Formats: sequence, structure tokens, C-alpha cells
Amino acid sequence: MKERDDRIFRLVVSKMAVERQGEELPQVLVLGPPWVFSTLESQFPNKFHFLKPWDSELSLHQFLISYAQSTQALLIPAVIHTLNSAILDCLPSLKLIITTSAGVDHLNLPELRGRGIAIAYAGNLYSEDVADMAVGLLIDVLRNVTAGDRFVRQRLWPTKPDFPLGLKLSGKQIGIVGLGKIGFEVAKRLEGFGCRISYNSKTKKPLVPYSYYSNVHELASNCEVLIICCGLTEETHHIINREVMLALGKNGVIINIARGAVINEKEMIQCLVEREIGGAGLDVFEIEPEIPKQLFTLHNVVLSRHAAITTHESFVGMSKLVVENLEAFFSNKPLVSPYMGY
Ligand SMILES: O=CC(=O)O
Repeated sequence: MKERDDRIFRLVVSKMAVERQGEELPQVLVLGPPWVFSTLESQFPNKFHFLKPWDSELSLHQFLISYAQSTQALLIPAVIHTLNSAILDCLPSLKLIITTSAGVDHLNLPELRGRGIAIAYAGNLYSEDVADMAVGLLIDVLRNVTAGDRFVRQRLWPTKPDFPLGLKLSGKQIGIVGLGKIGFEVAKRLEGFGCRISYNSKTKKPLVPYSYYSNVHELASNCEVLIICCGLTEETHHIINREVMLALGKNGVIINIARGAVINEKEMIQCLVEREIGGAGLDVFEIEPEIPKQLFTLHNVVLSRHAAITTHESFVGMSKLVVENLEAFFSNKPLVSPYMGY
């Protein structure tokens, strides 16, 4: 009985605390991993009252029903895939979703459009960081940087001198899948390495000096490296399949800084195991963070933790953009970085 009374007391106190904090300021609900939000929170001015379900003892459903009935703005500070109809049904006043990502594949766009909910997103904020990461992964895979690090740490250098040779980056024929802002930034960087650039995208870009291939198979047949820079859509889902990888060839390298499911991951692992492609640098996976264990055993693969955007500078820029969008929204001005593609 005492335990039950204590619990009710704690719930009432936490409800009062939430209500007190939010008396004046516009409310913004936050859904997503608390650790991502906590890296941003210190940068936000004291202008909004952030509703954080993880601070409450209530279930998410109960929390939303209790506190978020008049909430108009929702912040998603990571790529989470749990924003389903059941959650949206608990948010009858919702008018805006701010996602801090550049990709919007985690949002059900037709449903949000149907419900009249606007979206603000990161736009091109991270393109340089993501392009830097793509080039970093490529150099790592070709020149065995991480594999060399493991070799040295395992004290194998003095005893086992037969470390494999790397492959040269300069002059490589690079195929970029998706020549948006990130793809362009990757191309610009690799031009500096004397690489020859080709690309695939929905349509040929005017005034672009790179060779265009209208399908990825043809692109792969003419390249030694594929760098995946496109968004994940129904059309691009598993667009990089076994046939494409076989066309890339035995020394071919795949870099993915876009979304895991653009590549058929099972087929990629099979191609890597059977040495039908040369290697891969992967920042993203089909299901994160539970990635296939087989990848851990492959020495021709460099793994990263969906971290291409995670620089101090990009987090500062992202916090600023979130605040600008919230300020615009709560003062009935146009959003600063609206997502228009739905
Ligand atoms: O993956 C990260 C993003 O879409 O911003």
C-alpha cells in the first residue's frame, strides 16, 4: 500500500513539475533518444518548454495523453522510425515536426501530408561533413588505415610483416549514386585527388562536367568505386544489388554514407565474403544499430556508427536551425528550412 502511495505521490509531483515548467513558454515535445537531445539542449535559449517523456514515469502513451494534447511542435533529434499513427493520434494539435536529419525516410510523408503537418529538416546543413566522411572511409578502405591500426595494436607489426598492400586513390574512376548536394561535395573533393567522376541520378544534371549513366548497373560497370549519396525512397531501396556489385568487380569498393537499405545488405555481405567486390566503407546499415555480425569478421570492411554528420560544428548549426524554425513557427513566419518534397 505504502509503495503504491509513494508511486502516486511521485506521479503527482512530476505532473505538477511538468505543468509549472511549462506555464509560459511555447511547448515542444521531444521524441527520440535522450542522449542526442541532451547534446543539443544546452545550446537552446530558454524560450521553449521541452516536454521530455523520458523524464516521466508514465508510459509514452499516457504521457502524451496527459501533457501533449495542445502541443503544436514536435522535435525529433535523430533518425527514429517509431513515429507511427498511434503516436500521431495522441497529438491532436500537432502542426509541425522538426527533424534534425537531412534524410526524411523515417517519416511517413503521405500520412503527415494527410494530417496537414509541416516538416522542417536539416536541408544541406551536413553536406560537407558527410562528404568528408565519405572520402575518409574511402581512403580508409583503400589504404587499410583501420586494418593497419588493428594490426599495430595487436603487436603484429614486428612479428608478421605480410600486411596486404593497399589500393591507390589518385586517378580512380568514381561513381556517385545520387548527385545532390552531398554527391557534389564528394565529387569536388575527389576531383582534388585526380579521380574521374561519373554519376547516376534520376535525371542528367545540366552544366555538370561528369559522365552521366541513367542506371546504376552501367555506372558500376564503368567505375572502380561506388559512393552512395542518394536518399532512401521506394525507387532507391536495394538499388545496389548483387548484379550491380558484380559489375563493379573484384577490386571494386562501395562507400555508403546515405541509408543502409539503398544496398541489399545480405547480397553485399555475400559479395564481400566471396571476394566478388574488394571492400566497403559503411556508415549506415539496414537495421541500426543491430548490424549483421558477419560484418565484424570482414577485414576489407570499415564500419562506422552512422556518424557522418556528428561534428561539433554541425551540432551547433543544427541547434541554431532548430531554434530558428521554432521561432519562425511560433511567430507565424515561414519556416527556415521547410521540407517541400511531399
Ligand atoms: O543520417 C543523417 C541525416 O539524414 O541527417
